Amino acid sequence: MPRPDRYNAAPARTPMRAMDRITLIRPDDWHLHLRDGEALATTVPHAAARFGRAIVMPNLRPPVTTVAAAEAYRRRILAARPPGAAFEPLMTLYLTDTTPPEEIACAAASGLVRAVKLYPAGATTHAEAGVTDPLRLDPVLEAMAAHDLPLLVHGEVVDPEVDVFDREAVFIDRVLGPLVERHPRLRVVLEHVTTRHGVAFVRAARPGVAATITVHHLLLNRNDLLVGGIRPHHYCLPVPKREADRLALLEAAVGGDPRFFLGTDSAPHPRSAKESACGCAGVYTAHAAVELLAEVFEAAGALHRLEAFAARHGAAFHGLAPHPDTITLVRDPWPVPQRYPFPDGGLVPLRAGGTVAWRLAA
Ligand SMILES: NC(=O)N[C@@H](CC(=O)O)C(=O)O
Ligand SMILES: [Zn+2]
Ligand SMILES: [Zn+2]
Repeated sequence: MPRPDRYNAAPARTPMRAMDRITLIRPDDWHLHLRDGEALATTVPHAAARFGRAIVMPNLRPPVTTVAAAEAYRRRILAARPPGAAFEPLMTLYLTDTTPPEEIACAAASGLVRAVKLYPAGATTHAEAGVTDPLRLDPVLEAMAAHDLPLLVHGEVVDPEVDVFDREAVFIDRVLGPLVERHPRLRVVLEHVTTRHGVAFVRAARPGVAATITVHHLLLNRNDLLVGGIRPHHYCLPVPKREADRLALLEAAVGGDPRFFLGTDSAPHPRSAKESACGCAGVYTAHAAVELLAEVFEAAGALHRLEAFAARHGAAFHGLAPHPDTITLVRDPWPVPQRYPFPDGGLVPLRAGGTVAWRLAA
């Protein structure tokens, strides 16, 4: 039976005279998983083709908990850049229960580590080493505020009593709201916001609080994950929510509010780990992130806001100038491959086997 396909086919071209070519400041990705080793041969070229800079998440095994480990990881990423690519990885530290405040000072002094990531222990992929009690982090958060190093938060509680669809909202009420008030100078990003509640929290918060929004959470709701059969390649954390939540994210993304910016959370897993009785969380979008985002913005009648969301707001929050380069997208539909090379059996990208309406001009 045909499905209404906002996620596996490009929308039909509008009969009105539409723009066929857009040039914008080269976007940045403020939340990206590149993984390590052989995976970098696929993930780094995809990111580097579209993005000027990216916040690289530290949830490797073992996690990137020290500045020395972040610098070594950065060198491996740079070694995987295609010739001529200027892509700049902005590194992060993985907070644990025992991160010493001195490591924060060292991170700030490095200039290469740009932020610190809080994973509640067990909340998501490779979060086993994460934080068990955010209250005990206060000395480290003080150090971050003092050095103006932002805190990036995976905002979900892990309490088994809490329904998986409520975990972001409960985290905001129990943990994030109080944390933001206890540390009034700390800059905080609610990563991959997925709910109306999260959008409202950021809008009402003090200055210095922002959120990233992913491309897949703008495209998918929970029906796209669960109706007509379970779709493991749409499974990620936080799990996609109701249509009303997707619409709240869309309104935040296209609305021009600088507290909301692009963080793709492109998170590759081998096909075998996704198509499994206990599948991993993560959607891979780095192969077409800006192109898919252009579809989303165009469908919302907001292509003129794409540059602000993808290339201006995040840089401003992170204290950087917009990227000096530009990219051009052309309306020229292209087929998405079924697989990309990846260790352990290849990687299935979002919209595998479908088409994307916009193409990145060479
Ligand atoms: N988002 C996901 O579903 N997965 C991410 C982890 C994360 O960002 O929570 C991953 O590293 O696979
Ligand atoms: Zn996360
Ligand atoms: Zn992530």
